[in-house]
Amino acid sequence: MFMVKASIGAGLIGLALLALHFVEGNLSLLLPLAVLGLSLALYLSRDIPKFLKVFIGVLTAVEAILVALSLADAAGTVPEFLTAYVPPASMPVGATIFAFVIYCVSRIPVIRTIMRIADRYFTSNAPAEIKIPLIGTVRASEGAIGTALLVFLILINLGQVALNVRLNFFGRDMFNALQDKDAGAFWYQLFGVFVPLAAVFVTVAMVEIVSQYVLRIRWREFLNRLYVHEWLSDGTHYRMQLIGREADNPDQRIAEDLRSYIDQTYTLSMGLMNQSATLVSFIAILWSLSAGFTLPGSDVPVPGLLVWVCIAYALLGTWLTHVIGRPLIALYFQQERVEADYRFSLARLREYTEQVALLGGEAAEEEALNNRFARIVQNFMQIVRRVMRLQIFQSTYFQANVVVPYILTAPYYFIGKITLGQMQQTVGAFSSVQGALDFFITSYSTIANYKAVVDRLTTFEAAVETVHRSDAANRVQLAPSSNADLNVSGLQVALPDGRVLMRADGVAFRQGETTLLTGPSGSGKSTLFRAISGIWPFGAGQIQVPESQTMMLLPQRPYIPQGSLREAVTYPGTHGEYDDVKIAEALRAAKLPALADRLDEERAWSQTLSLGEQQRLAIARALLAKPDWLFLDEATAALDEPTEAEIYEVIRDKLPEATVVSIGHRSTLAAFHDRRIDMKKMDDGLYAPVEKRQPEPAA
Ligand SMILES: Nc1ncnc2c1ncn2[C@@H]1O[C@H](COP(=O)(O)OP(=O)(O)OP(=O)(O)O)[C@@H](O)[C@H]1O
Repeated sequence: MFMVKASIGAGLIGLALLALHFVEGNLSLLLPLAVLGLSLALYLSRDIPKFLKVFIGVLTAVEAILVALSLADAAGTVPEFLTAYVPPASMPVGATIFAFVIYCVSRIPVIRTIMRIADRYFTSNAPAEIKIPLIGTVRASEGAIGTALLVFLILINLGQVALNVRLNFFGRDMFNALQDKDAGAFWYQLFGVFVPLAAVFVTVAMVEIVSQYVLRIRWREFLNRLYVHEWLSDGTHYRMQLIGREADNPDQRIAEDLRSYIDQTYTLSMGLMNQSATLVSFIAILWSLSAGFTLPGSDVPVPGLLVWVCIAYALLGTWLTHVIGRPLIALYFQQERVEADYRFSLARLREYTEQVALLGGEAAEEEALNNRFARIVQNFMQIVRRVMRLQIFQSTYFQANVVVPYILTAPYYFIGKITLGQMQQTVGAFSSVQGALDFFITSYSTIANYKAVVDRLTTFEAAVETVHRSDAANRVQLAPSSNADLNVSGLQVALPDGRVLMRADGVAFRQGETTLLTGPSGSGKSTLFRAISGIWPFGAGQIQVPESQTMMLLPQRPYIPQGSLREAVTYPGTHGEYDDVKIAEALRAAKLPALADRLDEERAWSQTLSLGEQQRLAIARALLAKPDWLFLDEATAALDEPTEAEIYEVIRDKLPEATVVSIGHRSTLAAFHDRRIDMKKMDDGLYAPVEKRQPEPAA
C-alpha cells in the first residue's frame, strides 16, 4: 500500500516538475519537491499510529511552506523582508528524513505498543469541549481536541527551533561588530534584533507551557477514566488478583504509571522532534561553516568536516551510554514494584490497626515493614551504583563538550582563516548539534524509566485482557434461563491453580424456598456462592440463573466505603437512589435505630462499628435494594442468637418475595430455612452438596 502511495506521490511530483519546467525552465527545485512528495506519501500511508501521524503531518505542512518559500524565491516573488528566511534545501530534506525515521520507528513493535496507549486518547470520539482565550468554547471530540493541542504544540516547538537558529546568526553578527569595534552595529544587534526576539521567545514559552499542561491533564483524565472503568467492569479487579502477580498494585499503575507515561511520552517525543529540527538546522549551518576547514596539518579540504567530527563524537557517547545504562530499565521496573508493595503494606496496616493493636502485632508489623523497605533500599542501591557509573561517564563527556568545539576551531582562528564572529557561530552551532545528538545520552535515565512504566501499563492491559478472554474459554458458565429456579449442572469449582475443589450436579435452589448450606470449613461453600454470583471463573459446568432477577450476596465481613453513613448504607446504590426516610427506616428495621439520624456523619465506619453492627448495616442495604435472591454467607455470624433470629424475621417480613440462601455453621439457623444442603466429602476426595433431611420440629 505504501509503495502504491509513494508511486502516486512520485508521479504527482513528476507532473509538478514538468509544469514547473515549462513555466520557469527551472529544475533546481527538484530535490525539495521530491522530498515533499515523499513526506506526503508517508503521511498518507496507512497503519501509522495517530500520535506519530500527527508529527509527520505537521512536518509535512511546515515543509510545504518552506518549499513554497523556495519556489517563490526562485520566481523572485518573495518580499524583501522574507528573503533572509528562505530556507536552505537541506531543511525540507531534513524534515523528510525525520518523517521517514518516524515512519520506520512506527514499525517497531515496542513503539506500537507505546503508541497504542496514546492513541486510545487521540482517536477518542467522546464528545468534549475546551475553552480557548479570545475564541470561546469549542465543542469537538476529545480525540480531536487532543490532536489540535498536539499540532499547536509541535508548531510552537518548531518555532522555538527557528528562533534559536536566528539567535545563532545574531551571535555571529554581534561578535563581528565587537571585533570591528563597530558600536552602532553592536547596539543595533542588541536592541534591534535581540530584544524583540527575546520578547517573542518569552511569550511563546508561556503559551507553550500552558498548552502543554492543558493537554497533559486532559490526556490523563481521559486515560484515567478508561483504566478505572476497565479495571472495575465485570469484576475484573477481583479476577485480576486471582490470576497472578503480573499486574501487581493496580492502584499504582492507574495513579502513578499513567501520569508518568503521559509526561514522558510528551517530553520525549517533543524533545526528540525539537532536537531533530535543531540538528537539521544547525547541521546546515555547520556544514557551510566547515567550508574553510582543511584536514589538520594539511591543505586538504574536507567538506563538512565539523559535521562529521560532531556526529562521530556523539555516536561514540550514545553507544557508551547505552552500554553502561541498559541495566537501569529492569532496575527501575523493580523499584516501582517494591515501592508500591511498601505503600500498600502501610495502607493495609492502617485498615487493620485495631486487630494489630489487639494482637500486639506491632513488633511483627514493624519487622515486616522494615523487611519490605529493605527491598526498596537494596534495589535503590543497585540503581545508585549504576547511575554513578553513568554519571561519571556523562559528566566527563559533557565537560569535554565545552572545550571540544574551541579546540577544533581555535587553530583556524589563529591563522586568520575565520573571524571571531565565525568562530563564535561555529562554537554555537557545534554545541547545538552536539546537544541535539546528546539527547539520547541526557535522556537515558528517563528513557529507562519510561520503558519500565510502559511495561507496567502493558502488563496491566494484558491482565485485563486475560481476564476478559478467560470469560469465553473454560470457565464456569452463567446462563440466564427462563426457569424461576437456580439450577446447577455438571459444575466443578476449581482453585486458581487448577485443583478441583468441589463438584455439584443437578442441584436446584428453588424460588421462594429458603435454603441453608452447611459443611466443613474449607469445603468450598463461599466459593460456590462466588461462582453463582459470576465472579469465580475457575472450573467448568453451568449455573442457570433466572433471567432478569436481581441477586445480592452479603459476606461475613461487609465492605464499607469511605464517606458518610448514608453512602455506607446505600452502597452500591448511586447517589440519591434512596431518600433519607427510607434509609432511616431500613436502619431501624435492621436493629440499628441509633444510627438512623446520623446519615450525614463521615468517619471510618469500618473501624468504628462492631462486626455485628456492620453485618446489620449490610442487612439494611439488602432491605433497601430488595433483591430477588439474597445470599447470606455467614452474614449474621457475629450476632447473638436472639438478634440473629430477629434479623431473619425482618428479612422474611420486609422481603417476602426474596429467596434466601444462607451459609452458616450454627445449628439454630436451621429453624429459619425450609431446606438444608450439606457439603460432604465424596469418594473421589471432592466435596459435593448433599440434600439433608430437616429434623422434625420438636413436638
Ligand atoms: N483466591 C483463592 N486462591 C486460592 N485458594 C483459595 C482462594 N479462595 C479460596 N481458596 C481456597 O478454597 C477453599 C474453599 O474456600 P471457601 O472459602 O469456599 O470455604 P468455605 O467452605 O466457605 O469455608 P468456611 O466455612 O471456613 O468459610 C479453601 O481451601 C480456600 O483456601
